[in-house]
Amino acid sequence: MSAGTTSAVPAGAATTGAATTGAVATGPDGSARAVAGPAGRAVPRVLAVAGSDPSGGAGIQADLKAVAAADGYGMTAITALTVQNTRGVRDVHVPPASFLAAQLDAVTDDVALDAVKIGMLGAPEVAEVVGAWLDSLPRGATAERPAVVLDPVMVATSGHRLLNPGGERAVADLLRRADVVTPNLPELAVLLDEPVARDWAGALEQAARLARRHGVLVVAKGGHLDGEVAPDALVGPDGLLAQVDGPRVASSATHGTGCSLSSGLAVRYARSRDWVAALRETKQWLTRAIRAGEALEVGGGHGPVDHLADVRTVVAGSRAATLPGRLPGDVARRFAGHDGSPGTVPGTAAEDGAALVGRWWDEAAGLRAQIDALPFVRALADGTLPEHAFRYYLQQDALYLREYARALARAAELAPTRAEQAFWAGGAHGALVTELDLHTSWLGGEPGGEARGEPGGELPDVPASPTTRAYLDHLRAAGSDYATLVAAVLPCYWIYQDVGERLAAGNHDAHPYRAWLGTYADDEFAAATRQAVAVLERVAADATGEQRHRMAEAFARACRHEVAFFDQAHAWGPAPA
Ligand SMILES: Nc1ncnc2c1ncn2[C@@H]1O[C@H](COP(=O)(O)OP(=O)(O)O)[C@@H](O)[C@H]1O
Ligand SMILES: Cc1ncc(COP(=O)(O)OP(=O)(O)O)c(N)n1
Repeated sequence: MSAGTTSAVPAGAATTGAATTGAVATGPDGSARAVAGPAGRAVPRVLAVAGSDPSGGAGIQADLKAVAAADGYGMTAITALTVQNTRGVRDVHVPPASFLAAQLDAVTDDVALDAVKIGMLGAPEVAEVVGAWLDSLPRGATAERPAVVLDPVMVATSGHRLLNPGGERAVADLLRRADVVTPNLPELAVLLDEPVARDWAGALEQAARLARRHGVLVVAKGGHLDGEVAPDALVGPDGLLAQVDGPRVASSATHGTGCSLSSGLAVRYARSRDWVAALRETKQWLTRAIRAGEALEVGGGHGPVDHLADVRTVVAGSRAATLPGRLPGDVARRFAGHDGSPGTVPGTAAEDGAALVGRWWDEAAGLRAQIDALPFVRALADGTLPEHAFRYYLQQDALYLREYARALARAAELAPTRAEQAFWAGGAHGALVTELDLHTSWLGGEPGGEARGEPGGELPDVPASPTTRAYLDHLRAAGSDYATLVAAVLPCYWIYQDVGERLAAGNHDAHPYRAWLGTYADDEFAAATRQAVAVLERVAADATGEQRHRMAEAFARACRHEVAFFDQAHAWGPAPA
């Protein structure tokens, strides 16, 4: 087998993880293996070829969850059935390899694949079927060829074999057909027939040797080492391409981390066509998922990671806002009929509008207190917020503002009076120009110092997070009902102004975010917020009982989204390498 080579990897990529677009590793069959290339599908179609774990933490169950968490469409071809739980593997059953071949054919006959993740194979004959199937796929770096990520599963952390003796050779034979292989340290050693690496430097050397030998990109994983940092790295035949560090989380919820990493990587690569970016994003997501895993309370051994931790924050917010008990309570009681249907509202219009909106605000007091207590807000207040978390917040806020401006423009379109139309149109313009300029100029400069970037710059080239998207979905769902829309857009004004007031009050000359906190003390924004509240009161006063019910819900939900939005940067994990 001829050794692969890399070319065009820019200097510095190894340590920064940046700017690897265009880099290519060449496989032994001469096919190009792009480190980065043109972007792929928004929702990649990903097939996991792996074994089943009935306890749901590893295997195809983990793969499907990891694919869903990365916003892909997941499919499975099942290689083996295990009898296992979080404490260990009790038994393994490998169905006839011909049955796997039939599954692979059924999927491939019908569905175009953007990526394939291969996990537990169980037996040499199964690996051979997978090899033959991979050979039948289109070759070369064509749009039709799915990216192939191979996780060479051999032994579970519990020590139980997940590959029959003799299967190692067959798995090694798949390496040349994969784009990326993700062995843990014992698997890396088996594939090289060497002792297990005892430190990170040794792991990187072994990964480079494996990459050279098989002309494949290797993800070296530091999960089995000790220390405060759990590093991963993308390694090519010429050595390190990029290292992605993350904190080592002290947790028992690490069952299935290897399966989850490889599946998440496959989806993100299929979308971005950039292995370094895909590894960085997957690692950050996995760190959050490990952190959240123990709270699931699944099993008494090594529990699963919480693949859907990011989504859960948002879903919990939405669910809480729709539960009658968690709705602004008086609102729900006052305006709902005995059967729970919206009723009619007594009282004079003008007074009721202000009282109603005041009540909604009071009912959200708990959420506002939650925002004040968030690690992100506390760290921004006392100046200990890491710069990458602040940048992340700014990026997501910029993406949010662009769409928020559309919601305000829609409110302008629906406004019944010229005054309200002008107010919302002005708000849309302010969000799109003044606010976004502020963000793009800060993103171009040093968050701790002064804004230095170019105003009028483009939006950050990062995807909107699930949290940001969920908030924007909520604004879109308010649709064409003016009353609901006004209630949905209001918390962004009001809560931002409210939190900002306290942040600005704690500002001082030596504060590292002094200049940014200064922007919160803006009289004009405070005046705009008062005006927006007055519009909401006016609309609430004129609304029917049913509309008020919807408004209360839209307002409460938006408040929940505000909490999740402020929280997301802090939960976003380690600084990019
Ligand atoms: N305690 C931990 N904290 C943070 N990341 C971890 C931890 N344990 C494993 N990981 C990460 O999980 C992924 C899988 O790593 P590893 O445990 O080495 O593989 P496997 O699950 O295949 O044995 C890697 O990204 C690794 O860095
Ligand atoms: C069915 C199945 N496939 C793979 C594994 C191994 O999972 P992995 O993420 O590599 O690591 P551990 O869960 O063993 O730590 C499995 N257990 N079951």
